[in-house]
Amino acid sequence: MDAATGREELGGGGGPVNLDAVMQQVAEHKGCGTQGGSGKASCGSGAGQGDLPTDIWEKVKNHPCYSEEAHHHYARMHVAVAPACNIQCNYCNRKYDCANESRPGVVSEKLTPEQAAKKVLAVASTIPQMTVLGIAGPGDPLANPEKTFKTFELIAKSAPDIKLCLSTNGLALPDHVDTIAGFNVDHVTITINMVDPEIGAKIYPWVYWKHKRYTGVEAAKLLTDRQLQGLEMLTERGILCKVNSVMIPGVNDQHLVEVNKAVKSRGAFLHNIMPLISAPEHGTVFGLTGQRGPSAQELKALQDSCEGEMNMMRHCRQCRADAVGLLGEDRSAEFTTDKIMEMEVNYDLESRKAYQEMVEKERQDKVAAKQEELETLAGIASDIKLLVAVATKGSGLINEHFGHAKEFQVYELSTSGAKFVGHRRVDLYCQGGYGDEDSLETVIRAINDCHAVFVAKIGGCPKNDLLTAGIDPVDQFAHEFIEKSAITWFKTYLEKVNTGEIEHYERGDAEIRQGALIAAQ
Ligand SMILES: C[S@@+](CC[C@H](N)C(=O)[O-])C[C@H]1O[C@@H](n2cnc3c(N)ncnc32)[C@H](O)[C@@H]1O
Ligand code: SF4
Ligand code: SF4
Repeated sequence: MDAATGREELGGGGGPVNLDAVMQQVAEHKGCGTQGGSGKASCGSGAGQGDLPTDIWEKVKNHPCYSEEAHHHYARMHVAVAPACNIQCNYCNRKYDCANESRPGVVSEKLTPEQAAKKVLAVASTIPQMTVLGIAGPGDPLANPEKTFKTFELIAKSAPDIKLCLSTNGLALPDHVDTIAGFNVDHVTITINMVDPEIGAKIYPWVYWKHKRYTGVEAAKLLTDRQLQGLEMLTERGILCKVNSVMIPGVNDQHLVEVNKAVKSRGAFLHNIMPLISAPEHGTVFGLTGQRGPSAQELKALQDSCEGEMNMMRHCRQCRADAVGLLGEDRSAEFTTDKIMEMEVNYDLESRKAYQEMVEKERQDKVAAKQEELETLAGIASDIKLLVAVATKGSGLINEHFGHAKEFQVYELSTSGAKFVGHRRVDLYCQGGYGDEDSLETVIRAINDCHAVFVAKIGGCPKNDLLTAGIDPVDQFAHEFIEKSAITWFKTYLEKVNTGEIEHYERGDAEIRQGALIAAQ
C-alpha cells in the first residue's frame, strides 16, 4: 500500500506476490456494482477497448505487446529454445553468456522444451500478471520447429491460460501456418525490413532454404515472397500479426513507409518499427562497418508518418530472447535453470485469475481518472503540443525515483490528451559517488526534447541541473496515475502560457534552452 495515496500498487517491481492477500482483496471487491475511485469504472467492463471489435479486444487486452495500455499491467516471458537460424541479418550476432545486456538475440542459457515448460510454470506462479509466453530465438523459432512446437504443446497442457506467441523472420512460415493455428497461437510476429529485394540485399547476406544457400538479390526476393505469403496465410486464418521492421538509416528508413503499406494491405494488425541497435563490440556486420541506428526523434518521425495507415507499436523494448517480467524490467536472473529446479512451483489458475481481476480493476480506475481529467481540458483552445518524460515501474503510475529509472516513458500532451509515443533507455544515473555527473548528462540528452520529467522523487542536485537544462522536474504527482497527472500539469502549463506567466517554446532535437524554467520561476 502506498502511504501517500492509500492506493494498493500491483504489478511493478520484483518479489513474489502474496496470493492469499490478493484473494482476500478480490473477495472484498467481488460483486461490486459500485463505482471505482473515479466514480466511473464499473466491474467487468473492459478498460481501453476503444474502437476495437470485441473478439480482437479479447485477444489483445492482456497482451503487453499488442496493447500499449496493457503493458503497464501485464508481463511476458520468452523461452530460449530456438538457437539456430535459417538466414543471416547484418545486424544480428547471437552471442550467449551476456546476462547484463538487453537486446534481441542475447540469452544467458538455452533451454530444452521440458526446461522451458518448467520455467513457464515457475514464472506463472511467481508473477501472476505474466500472461504471454513468446518464443523469439535466440535464433528463429521456425528454423527449430520441433523444439518450438514441443514447447507449445507442453505449455498448452500445463498452463492453459497463457497466450502463446512466436516471432519469426518468415522464411519458413508458409510451411508451418497450419501447425501454428493448430496450437491456437493467435499472435505471430514477422520481421519484414523490406519489400524491395535490392534493399534486402543490403540487409541479408544469405538465406538458407531447401538445402540450398541463396545470396544477394535472389536471397532477398525469396525472403520477401515467403514473408508476404506467410503474412497473408496467417491473417486469412484470423491470427493477429505484428510486423517488426528494423529502421536502418540510409538503408531502409525511407522504404519502411512502403513496407507499412504492403503489410497493412495484407491484414497486419500492428507495425513495430524498431531502431537498429549497432555497436562494434556486438560483432555484427553493421556494427563493424559503422552503420548507425536512428535517433529517438528520427524514429518517432517515421512512426508518426506511418500512423495514419495503421496501428503503430511504440512501446517495444527490444527484449532479450529470455526476458521475463513487465516490458522494461528484466527479471530473467531470478529464473535461471538452477533456481527453477530448486523452486517449489505452485501454479494455481484460480489465484492467477483473482490477481488479474485486481489488475483489471486498477486499469478501469486509471482509464476513468484519465477520462475525467480530459473533460476538464475541453474548454481550453490551444494548438500547443509538447513531450514529457515519466519515471515508472508499472501499473500506469508515476512510481519511480529519478535516480533509479533505467528508462523514461514519453507522452505527447495536447488538448486531445496524453498519448504514449515512446520510451528512452538511459544509463542508470544513481550509481552513487563517482560517475554520477556523466550519467546525468546522458539522462538529459535522452529526454532533451521533453518539457518536463515526472518522477516519484528526485534529489536537489539533479533537480537543479534539469531546471538549468530547461526540463521541469515534477514530483508533486508521486504514485498518481500517469495520464491523469500529465493532463493536470498540462492544463496548468496552458493557463500560465495564456496569462503570459510563461512563454511557450519548442524544444528541438538538439536544443536545450538553458535556464528557461529558472527564469520563469
Ligand atoms: C532476435 S530476433 C528473433 C526472431 C526472429 N529470428 C526474427 O528475426 O524475427 C527478434 C527481433 O529482434 C530484431 N533484432 C535482432 N537484432 C537486432 C538489432 N541489432 N537491432 C534491432 N533489432 C534487432 C529482429 O529483427 C527481430 O525482429
Ligand atoms: S532472422 Fe532473427 S535470429 Fe536470424 S539472423 Fe536475423 S535477427 Fe538474428
Ligand atoms: S521484443 Fe517488443 S514485441 Fe517482443 S516481447 Fe519485447 S516488447 Fe514485446
